[in-house]
Amino acid sequence: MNYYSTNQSAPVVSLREAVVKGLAPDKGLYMPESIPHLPEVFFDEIGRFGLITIARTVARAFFGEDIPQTKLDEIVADTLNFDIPLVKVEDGIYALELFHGPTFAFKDVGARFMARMLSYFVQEQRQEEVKVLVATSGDTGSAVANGFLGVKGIRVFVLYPSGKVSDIQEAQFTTLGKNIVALEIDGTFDDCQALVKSAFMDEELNLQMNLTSANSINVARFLPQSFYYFYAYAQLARQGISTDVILSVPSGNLGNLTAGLFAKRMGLPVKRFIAANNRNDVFREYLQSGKYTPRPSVQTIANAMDVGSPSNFERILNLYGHSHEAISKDISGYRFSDEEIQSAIKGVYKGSNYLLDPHGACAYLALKKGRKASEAGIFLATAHPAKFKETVESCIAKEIEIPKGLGAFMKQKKQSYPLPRNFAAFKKALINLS
Ligand SMILES: N[C@@H](CCOP(=O)(O)O)C(=O)O
Repeated sequence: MNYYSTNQSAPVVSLREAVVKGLAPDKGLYMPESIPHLPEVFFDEIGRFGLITIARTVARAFFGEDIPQTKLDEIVADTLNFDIPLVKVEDGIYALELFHGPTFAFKDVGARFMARMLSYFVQEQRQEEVKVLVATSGDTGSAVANGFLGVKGIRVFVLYPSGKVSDIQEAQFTTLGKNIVALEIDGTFDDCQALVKSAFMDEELNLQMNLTSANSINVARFLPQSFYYFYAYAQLARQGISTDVILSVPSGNLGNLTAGLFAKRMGLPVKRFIAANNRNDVFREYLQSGKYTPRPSVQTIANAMDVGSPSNFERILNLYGHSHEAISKDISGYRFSDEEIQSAIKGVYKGSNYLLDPHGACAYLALKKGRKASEAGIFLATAHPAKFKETVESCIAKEIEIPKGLGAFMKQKKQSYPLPRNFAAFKKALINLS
């Protein structure tokens, strides 16, 4: 399978090159030249399959021509050493719990898969050290840092907006040491993402080092996120639920939603998607008006979605041939304030004894608003509520338990390098810390 750039002004590349480069030289995002359609029989039987079987089927369809099957199967099984259960919250409403991995957020799936795939390519080519740059508004940083921790031939630089991620999220990527370096930027997530993108375009840096991205910019990060959409559907099928299925996705950089749209193109019988936005709602605005106006993000309690210029918007446009009509037929969008998110956490805990994190709460609200009574609605519970301990506790007026694996991060010493949101300073730091 070859990959082309969404900007259409860069050469088509192999999977290896798309993964190792991250971003295309014309600043576009790589897209697979075709989207494989899975056979009908796979969907007829899907209720019988487990997560690994489903993920292997999807992975083989995309990456099977480029990676030996035994290696690919091993990557999938190593990545998914945790479950992704579908839990009923209310009649017709289900949570897909994506937070049972090592860093307690959905990013574990893509980050662990990409770490293994990149390390395969680096070792296969006996390539020099690859520097992985990753901008985070909270969850990506921890998943990528933990996914790549100690991986030979790879050094990770995590850029995060100072003071705008939760204490636990910050501890997850600033305490690891080894091949993980945390850069604390005086700015927003969008500033961090812009610095990363500028690094890919800087000739001098690219002559000195091999740079790639571990954000959902990278095909090896975002495509594996489609695995769990199939698995969610499989779990409904297993329960004999055969009504129309709709999915509500907390939306920030739009990688997660794009992965779901890919799953639909591969044949997953999902009727439509809902994009849940917090106050950073440039995508919802686009869905409603056809006008896309990226702007600086504002801080909210669902901080991983604090994105003002979502990278994967380009992929969505590309997937639908730039037709606003086609996009808004498949996706509707809603926006919620911090107060609405807080009251959903409180209300669902009281009414259903189910604890939501702020991102899941936003997607739950969007589902409540957009679901028809005849539809089965799944919302993506993207992070463990304990990652937002103070926020969640203040909503339910009760202390919550921190899972052991999460608490462990808080005991280590933070080490980060504070930097202004300035490319020259970032470039200097990258060279000095390499
Ligand atoms: N929500 C993200 C922002 C980056 O998104 P990504 O999917 O492109 O890595 C975060 O938690 O950091």
